Amino acid sequence: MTANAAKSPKYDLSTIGEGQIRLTVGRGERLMFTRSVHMNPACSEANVAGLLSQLGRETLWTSSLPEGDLGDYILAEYRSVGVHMDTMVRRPGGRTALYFMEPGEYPMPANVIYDREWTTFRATGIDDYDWDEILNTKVIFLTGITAALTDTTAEVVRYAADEAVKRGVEVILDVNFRRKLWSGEKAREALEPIARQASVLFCSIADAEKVFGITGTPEEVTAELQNRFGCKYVVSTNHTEGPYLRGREGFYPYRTTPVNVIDRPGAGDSFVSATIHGYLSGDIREGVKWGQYASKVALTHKGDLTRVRPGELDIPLGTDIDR
Ligand SMILES: O=C(O)C(=O)C[C@H](O)[C@H](O)COP(=O)(O)O
Repeated sequence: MTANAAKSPKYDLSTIGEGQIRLTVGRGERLMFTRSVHMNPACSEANVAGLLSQLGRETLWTSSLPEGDLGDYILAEYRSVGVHMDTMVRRPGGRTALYFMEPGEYPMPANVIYDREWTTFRATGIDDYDWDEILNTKVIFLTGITAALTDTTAEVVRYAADEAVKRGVEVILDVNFRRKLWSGEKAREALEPIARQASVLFCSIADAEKVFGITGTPEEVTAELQNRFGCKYVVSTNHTEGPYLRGREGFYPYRTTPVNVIDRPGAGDSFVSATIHGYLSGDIREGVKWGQYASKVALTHKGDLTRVRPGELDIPLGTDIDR
């Protein structure tokens, strides 16, 4: 190696987002009258890092959490699957974000109630984070959830994307629109500039309409997203149909089959995570298949983080997972 050979980045993927605790009522129970809840750690971005780490990638998750048991509870979950946390901010005060969930069963819809005001994460801004370490990565993964929380967290996401581009780090954006956190209009304002910087954009067909006002067939919607933002790839889902991949080389629809849902949260993140694994391996078309498989695995066990044994998702390239 020559003295000035370029050093490869420390992480494959780095991400930033609010660690939370999910409190889920039992099947058939209403939150208003329940006497017990099931607790598990949660965070969209950490879920993505957590599965990637189980797939053998080096990942870094940054958040800001209060000192004490609740923050430790969240960190222990993601640390247990090998996510690096060297840039984690801990503060003596502030709240831990919570979300309550009634899982719902047809015809009752699932219901999520966020309790994430006044949290430590919301009070943390650009200057509190170690950007040299955070951006020592091949890709930075950002989501609309973090941008939705406050103007300050939106600034953090914007800064992460701008700095990444300046330093030659790829940006991957998951729109992940949460109507309980912000409006489509605000989401569009905050996310459009980041989508323009993204090499891979994850945006469901529903979110394309709610956030960017784009409608049509999946082929048309993904084409419009790609034309508008110039991303290398657009990856889209449409409830139980799809997924769809749009690259400069073409449009690829995938076929999917239903699974028995045990616990829904985290399935989207697993899809994104395993798709990114494919992208980082140089084959996003296979990655989408891995994503489909990972999200099925996610749906069939409890918890926001998808846990797999080593090798369980090691599907050889070219395998038809829907066989
Ligand atoms: O909603 C939020 O703010 C969270 O970060 C909590 C959850 O861990 C993810 O939302 C799960 O996301 P899906 O994989 O799309 O089900």
